[in-house]
Amino acid sequence: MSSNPRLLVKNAQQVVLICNNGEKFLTKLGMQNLCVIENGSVVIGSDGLIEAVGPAEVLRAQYSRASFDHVIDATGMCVVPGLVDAHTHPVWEGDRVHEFAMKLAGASYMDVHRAGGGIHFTVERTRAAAPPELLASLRGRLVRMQRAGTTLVECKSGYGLELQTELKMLEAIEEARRTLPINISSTYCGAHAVPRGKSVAEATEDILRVQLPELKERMSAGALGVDNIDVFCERGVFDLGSTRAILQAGKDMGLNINFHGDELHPMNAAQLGAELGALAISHLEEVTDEGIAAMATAGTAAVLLPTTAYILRLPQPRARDMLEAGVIVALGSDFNPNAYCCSMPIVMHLACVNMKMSMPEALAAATINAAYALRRSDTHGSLEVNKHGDLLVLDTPRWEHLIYQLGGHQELIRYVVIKGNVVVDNNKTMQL
Ligand SMILES: N=CN[C@@H](CCC(=O)O)C(=O)O
Ligand SMILES: [Zn+2]
Repeated sequence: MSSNPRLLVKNAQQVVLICNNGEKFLTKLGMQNLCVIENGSVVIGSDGLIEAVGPAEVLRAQYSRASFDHVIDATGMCVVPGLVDAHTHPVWEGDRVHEFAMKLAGASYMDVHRAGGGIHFTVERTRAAAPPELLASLRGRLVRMQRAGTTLVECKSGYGLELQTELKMLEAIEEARRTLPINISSTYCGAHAVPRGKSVAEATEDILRVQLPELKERMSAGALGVDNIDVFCERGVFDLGSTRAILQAGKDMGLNINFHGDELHPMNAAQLGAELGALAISHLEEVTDEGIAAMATAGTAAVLLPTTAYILRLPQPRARDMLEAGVIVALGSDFNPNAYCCSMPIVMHLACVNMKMSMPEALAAATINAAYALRRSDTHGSLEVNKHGDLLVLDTPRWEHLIYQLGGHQELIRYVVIKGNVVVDNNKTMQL
């Protein structure tokens, strides 16, 4: 194997580092003032980690005698870190295009859920699916996310709601993690809905006494790597008491708490998460001022999901209030059969237009802060020496075009690089 640096990306018009002092997250003004090098280069070593990043002429002198396995001439282009998608549900069978029509005609998310559709519809089909079928659709979705610039993605289970199917989903995620270049953070979400025929108490009991112990055993045996625990804390789904019990049990097993809260009704989920030391809470369309203050104090990230409010016509999450209070704001696509979106550039665009975030805030939220929400910001989320060499080369002289050009990412993203390997190369297509 060659010990040459794996990749040189040279002479980029802009290299957006995001930050350069080992920050684990950014808040307030830090999100406005991203670290950008004009006319810069990046070197990724044979171990896939960033070896050097800086002004092009400095790196040219420093590496004047080196040879590289691969060189990308980024003259006139921009380099940004690989995007981080902090919230997805990508393992399932059974799309819900018919429900999209119902929602367009006025049905609410909970109307559909109560009528036996929504998550329950997908649960039935996912329970019936064979593992290879589940893995194939998962792989297709992850490849699509990667083409849209995502290099680290959180993937949830949660369409089984009983042990065997939850394990089948987590195994599919594990197999994808082993065989695809995209980085994955795996989340057990057995409390995504109360299964048909069970009460909340019975479902909670099953998770605590059956599902989590089996998960723990497989994790200790090294058969399964799970990073996070999730619960859909919502009126008519899991109440505050059952949410607390499940999250605490997951935390006791060493999982990060990262859950759905305050989405459709104010539940005081943000306060509960802050009290339990949650790493992140998603949605928060209905969070209260007290919840925002508690999250800011606890360092709990808010994972905002602009596609949900957009598709369900919900009130927008109060991003500006959270940003001003110093909450660590991150973004996710919420890819699921309700919100079929694989593109973080579109998510950033929606965050800017509908949630009033600035473009630098949106990029920080989709890189370093999303990595923080997955406890990966020591290795991902910015272009700093010794972090993973995950980056995008954009065919534009200013990085903001990635957000500005709604749906234009297919044309803008020339290369997607993960650990110094080019995993998407649109250069050839562009020249046709
Ligand atoms: N709100 C709960 N879970 C998902 C939706 C899942 C589904 O509808 O299948 C979400 O984050 O939007
Ligand atoms: Zn979700």
